[in-house]
Amino acid sequence: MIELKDISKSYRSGSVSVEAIRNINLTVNKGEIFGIIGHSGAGKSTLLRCVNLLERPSTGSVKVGGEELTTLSSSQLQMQRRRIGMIFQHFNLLSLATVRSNIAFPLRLAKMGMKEIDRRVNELLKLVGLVDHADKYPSQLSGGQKQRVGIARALANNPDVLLCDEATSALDPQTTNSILALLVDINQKLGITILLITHEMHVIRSICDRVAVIDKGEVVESGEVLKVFLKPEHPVTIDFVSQVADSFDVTELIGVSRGKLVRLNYIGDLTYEPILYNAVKTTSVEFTILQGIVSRMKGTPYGQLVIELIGNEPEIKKVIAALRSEGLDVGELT
Ligand SMILES: Nc1ncnc2c1ncn2[C@@H]1O[C@H](COP(=O)(O)OP(=O)(O)OP(=O)(O)O)[C@@H](O)[C@H]1O
Repeated sequence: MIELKDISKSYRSGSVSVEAIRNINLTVNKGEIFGIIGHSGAGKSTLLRCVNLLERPSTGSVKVGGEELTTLSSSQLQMQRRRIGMIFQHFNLLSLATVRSNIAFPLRLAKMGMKEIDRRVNELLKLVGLVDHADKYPSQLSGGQKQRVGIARALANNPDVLLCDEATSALDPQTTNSILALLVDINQKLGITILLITHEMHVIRSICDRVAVIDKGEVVESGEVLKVFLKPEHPVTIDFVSQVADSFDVTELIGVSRGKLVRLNYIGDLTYEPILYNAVKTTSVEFTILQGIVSRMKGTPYGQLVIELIGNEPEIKKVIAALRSEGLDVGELT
């Protein structure tokens, strides 16, 4: 649905040129929720704004739904942009217009008839849960309600893609979760592809299918969220994963363990299988669980255990081989 090829963007600041993003290649599949995470100044907003050409990349190609956007005339681009909705951290609502008029705004721009606009706005109010607030002004709404207006407005023209620019960063944790749930609902009900940027791993973990980590204008790591979460490789990714409370720091354990420390990653149905028991039962190896989590991410079960294997070396090797042969990802920490 979105294909970015070799995108770079430089800004001129007086005589100095700042390269905000460099050689970015990114593909977002239809129906996917894709997250881009990075620290402040990493280039997230620039990258997101390149997708609908609010920023025009200095070099590279931007395809949305198979259509190359960088070569379109301004009127063609305007048409294509109707297929790409966008929501913002600070909502960007018209303060002098009611909720209803804010949502109707893009429909009026698209020259839809009054009756049809009314019908569509009512449908959108229902979708985002704002039926009772239709005639209020933005100043009379909470942050979460304002973002719901932003979402309804972004969906008005039935876009294929929704771009989310730090959409929950101005909201408290509970409201953040309700907006994230709404985004998942929209993704599932309407099949809209969502591309979001954030600096919070919680957002990625809660709703994204895949993630790209961006640092100093470059993608440094990308993949399925569960895999990146369980086995982050780049230091920036490790830093983000450690933001989430149940991530592990094993450095202290390494100093005090008596046996061999290993980290086991389970993904999918394996999580509920007695693999560890089966691997040790015919040996004299004992194990203790030092850290662990068994949970679900977007409906997929996963587990991560740090265990200590106590026994003789050949038998420990045998246990590790048995765990691997059952499909577990085994990291040898000592
Ligand atoms: N219009 C501009 N003119 C000059 N430099 C810019 C402009 N916009 C962004 N930059 C620079 O480009 C780099 C990337 O900025 P960008 O806003 O894309 O990062 P970000 O990851 O979205 O950061 P934040 O999370 O703080 O918004 C920064 O060094 C920023 O100073």
